[in-house]
Amino acid sequence: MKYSIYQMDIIAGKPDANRMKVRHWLEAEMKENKPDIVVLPEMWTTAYTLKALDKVADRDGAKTKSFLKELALTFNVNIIGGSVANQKGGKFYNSSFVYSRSGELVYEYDKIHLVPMLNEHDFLAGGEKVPEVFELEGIKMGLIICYDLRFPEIIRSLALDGAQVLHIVAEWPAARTRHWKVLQTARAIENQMYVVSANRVGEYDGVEFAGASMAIDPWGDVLLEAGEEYEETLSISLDLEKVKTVREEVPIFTSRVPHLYKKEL
Ligand SMILES: NC(=O)CCC(=O)C(=O)O
Repeated sequence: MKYSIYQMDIIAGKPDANRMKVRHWLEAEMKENKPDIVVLPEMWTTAYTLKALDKVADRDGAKTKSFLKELALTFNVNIIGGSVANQKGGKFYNSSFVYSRSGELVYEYDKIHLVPMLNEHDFLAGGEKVPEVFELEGIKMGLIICYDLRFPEIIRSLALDGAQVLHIVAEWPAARTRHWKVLQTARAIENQMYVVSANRVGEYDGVEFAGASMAIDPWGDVLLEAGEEYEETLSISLDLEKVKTVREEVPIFTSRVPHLYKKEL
């Protein structure tokens, strides 16, 4: 499973221009690296232009879904579609869509945890469904959106349901770069799974973003880490056997004593 991870600088409030950017990036990637799967960052069509959601958000994900489906089919590639601002039922959500290379929408998810530091509560509604495991190419995987990374419960639940790879799509600010790096590594180690993340770079409305998109293995070794300032593509193949060998070497999943843990954990 060969990945291309797009650490993108997003043009604020310009969905058409960002779709064009992603198309050009993918065309180039298909020539250079020929990935099986690509990963985009959070809110990649608009950035955090929350005050303009009426104008820039998708309606029921329609534009993003048709765009990602068309890309998946044209380039024969699986797509972890980052996330976009999405209006449904009179509310705005931060929604993610995953497409298989056959053009099937295999998973969709609304970000649960809204970020006080970015005023998401004033503009967005939180998703009501915990992330679930989905499959691409027979591999069980999960997806969370940015701030969700701070809530280990939902990631443990994905691991218990068999996820071998966790994708994180993000617009994580540079003010908390250390948290971004340490928490990703911790989630990889404690759940013995691969962590693959796409963060944005650049700035919007006075907030600098951290970059440092990553691929971390189930032992917690950082296989690849992007820089913190510029657009970049990370290209990597994951050896899924490693999940098995790490889980055999340090068998945390058989050592757990769930009846002693609080029910809500
Ligand atoms: N876009 C985000 O969810 C940012 C999360 C963040 O700033 C943090 O957890 O710190």
